[in-house]
Amino acid sequence: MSKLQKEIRDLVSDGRQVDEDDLPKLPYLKAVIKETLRLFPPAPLLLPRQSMSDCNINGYTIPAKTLVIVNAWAIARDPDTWENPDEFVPERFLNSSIDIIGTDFEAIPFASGRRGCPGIAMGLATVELELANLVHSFDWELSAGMTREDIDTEVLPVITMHKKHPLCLVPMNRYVH
Ligand code: HEM
Repeated sequence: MSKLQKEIRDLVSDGRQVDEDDLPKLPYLKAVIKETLRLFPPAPLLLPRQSMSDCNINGYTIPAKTLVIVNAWAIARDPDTWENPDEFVPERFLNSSIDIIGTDFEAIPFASGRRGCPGIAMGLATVELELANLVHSFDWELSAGMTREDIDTEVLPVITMHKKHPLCLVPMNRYVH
């Protein structure tokens, strides 16, 4: 959090908010969001497909009209691809050629190909802008009596990913306390 806050506050002066023109100059912010979408793709199984004809992939025969489900969650945590795959390490995306926009199959939170998400640019810009401003304007504290060890990242196993237990944080006005 402090590293992200420093990047944003060093770039954006106190008197204004983060705007779209700032986003290309915030590589760590982008890395944090990529790492979050790697670990927690909002649609972990993407949308189901149906094979159009018989095919063979890695020795597995898949007949025509088979329902195919792509496990994007498992792909993005594959230990053959990612070092310490279950750890949150945004730095892995700095100076990396791997992106999450469907061009690299190591992590595909927006899926890939013709039916991949058409809202990637809007989705990423929205999340980047909102997160950047929340981190720029506030310091964030855990609610009373809570420690870092109490934070849990368990999710509910449904079509779209939701936290099982909400995370309750306290926004502190950075100029007051
Ligand atoms: C962080 C934000 C978002 C994520 C992670 C996301 C992820 C996805 C995923 C995984 C799919 C399924 C693609 C597939 O299985 O091939 C999808 C489909 C889709 N998304 Fe997004 N999405 C996001 C934001 C948006 C936004 C902002 C829009 C529109 C403004 C949008 C519009 C769509 C549409 C229309 C489809 C269906 C595409 C089709 O079936 O051809 N998404 N999205």
